[in-house]
Amino acid sequence: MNLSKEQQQAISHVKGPALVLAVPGAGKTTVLIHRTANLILNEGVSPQKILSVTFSRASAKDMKGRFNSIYGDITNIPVHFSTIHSFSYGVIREYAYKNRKQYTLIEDMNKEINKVQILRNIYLSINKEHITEEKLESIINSIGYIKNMLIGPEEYLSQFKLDISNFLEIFHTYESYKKNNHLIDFDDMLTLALKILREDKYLLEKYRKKYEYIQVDEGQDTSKVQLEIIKILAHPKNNLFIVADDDQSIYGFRGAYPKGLFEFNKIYGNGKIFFMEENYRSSKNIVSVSNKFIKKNTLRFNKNIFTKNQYFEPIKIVKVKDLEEEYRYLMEELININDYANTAILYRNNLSAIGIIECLERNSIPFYIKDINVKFFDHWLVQDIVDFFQLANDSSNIAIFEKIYYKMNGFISKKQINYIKTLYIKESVFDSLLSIPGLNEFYRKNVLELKLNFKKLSMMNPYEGISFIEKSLGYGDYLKESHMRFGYTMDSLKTILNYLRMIASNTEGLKKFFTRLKYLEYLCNQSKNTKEGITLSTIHSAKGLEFNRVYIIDLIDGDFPTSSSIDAFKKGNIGAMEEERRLFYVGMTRAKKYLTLITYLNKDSKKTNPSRFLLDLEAICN
Ligand SMILES: Nc1ncnc2c1ncn2[C@@H]1O[C@H](COP(=O)(O)OP(=O)(O)OP(=O)(O)O)[C@@H](O)[C@H]1O
Repeated sequence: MNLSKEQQQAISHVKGPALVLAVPGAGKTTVLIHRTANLILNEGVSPQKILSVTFSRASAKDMKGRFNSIYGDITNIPVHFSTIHSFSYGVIREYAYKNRKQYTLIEDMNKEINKVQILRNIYLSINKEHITEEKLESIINSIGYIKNMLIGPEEYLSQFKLDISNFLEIFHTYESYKKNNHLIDFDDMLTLALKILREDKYLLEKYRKKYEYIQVDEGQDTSKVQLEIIKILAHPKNNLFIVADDDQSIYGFRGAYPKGLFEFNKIYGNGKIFFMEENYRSSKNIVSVSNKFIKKNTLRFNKNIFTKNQYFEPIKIVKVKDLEEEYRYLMEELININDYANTAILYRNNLSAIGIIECLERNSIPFYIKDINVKFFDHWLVQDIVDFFQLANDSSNIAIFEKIYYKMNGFISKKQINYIKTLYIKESVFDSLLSIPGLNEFYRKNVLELKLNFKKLSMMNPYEGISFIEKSLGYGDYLKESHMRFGYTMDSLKTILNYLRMIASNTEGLKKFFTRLKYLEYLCNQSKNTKEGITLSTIHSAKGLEFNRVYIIDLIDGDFPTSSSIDAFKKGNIGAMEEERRLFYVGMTRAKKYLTLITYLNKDSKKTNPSRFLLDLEAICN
């Protein structure tokens, strides 16, 4: 590889602060690897003196792998790339040992005391209801933001509209609980490490001596607390080397603070800024269109991405009738491709993986899922549908009936359930209900109708059955009434139902349907071991990766950009919309040669609007 003049200049930078501002595919990772080697091999710096901070454990591993593949044969340098969290944890452990304190990490979900469980309990005790997955995620992100931005919860609430009742109380209860029990989570690792470094002069000096050179990858997604840790550690020599692309900052919701980069000159007056604007990854078409696309953002360093790579296939924008056609289109494309390992299907929302997995498996196309936390198979809605079918199959199953009786037509009360539980009769729960003394005509009619409907359901195939549960058994009405309470939009619940229907449409009989669900769940969990498959990933998790061929799917306005960013934009708040555009840009710039962007025009028999980003791209391309 012939390194460019700009790359070489950055690589040869040794002492003092430097910021490398680069475009996607400019070789930021490449530069970090070569600079590390330059420091060690040419400048005589001991590898132990270099702290290289990466964004995630995966990128630390990737970076180490890339370093070894270039320099591993030449020398046995024990280079160390770590995340800022693992560095911070090291500081905390040392401090704890020195001061005979103990901090227990609560991020391990398999342990009895873990962050999620603690938050669930606190939410339940304060709000007297169980928390939904969405709300839980929202609380976790909000706490993360507060800690990463070094602000208080009150300030957070004054900046953001948060749909969580009693958030302040939840926040403070969580903090006290951790404090009283000497527990910390990932966010505390950072705030606590900063506090220790600020207060313990001995440890600070020790770490300053230990790491004379600090390198930071993905600087755009570094949060305020992380920047402070790095700042205090690097002082006063400030041998600090940050590589970043502010246009790829996509973790604002979690407290990423790209503005910190804009303050680089203010903090480090003698700092050097290197620009790397040449893209080595993508075809000329992809580079020039992406460049025009991102220029619509206003909160950015102005950079001009260019490439010497050849023109290749134009970017394809595909508009199909509906989701089914999107899958048909994709499968027809993929079936003719042989380099699966160099192909990726990217999406905005985790849930998009479900339909694709179903199709890929049916077509025997191997795949690898980057994000394994697809919250579908254990979603309560999926469980409800399974319960309805199980009750239809065995109408004497009172335990299941008790789980879902209030999610269907019939006005059955808890009191009635309690009564029939005392009967100990192994007969249909509906017959038991009918035997309640004094049951009036209205209830009798309702129960008889339910009994009949469950009988009908027991004779249906799963595909018909799902719609029957939704429409004739009243489950759809239940969802309409309760979705807000559970923190879901009706649209997202319908999406889950549609994926279930899609899986059901390919299976005959209930048993096969259940087996299919279990099998797909198993495949999702196993797919991380697939080496030669197509990569399925959210765009967030595809950061830093590259593929010959990229498909970005489900490009619907309201999904991507999200409806909340659209609402904020309408009210004049452009931040969230600009982050969505950056995310789209990250997705586009993963492609080397082929980039296909797909939208569909109908969803649940309603018209959809293609993502506004596609309209921008059409205007750019024409
Ligand atoms: N001077 C060069 N000549 C040829 N190829 C290069 C050069 N520099 C980097 N590359 C290649 O360009 C691609 C992108 O490099 P790299 O992944 O380091 O970029 P990046 O800036 O980290 O990208 P991104 O921020 O988009 O993830 C890689 O395939 C890399 O091997």
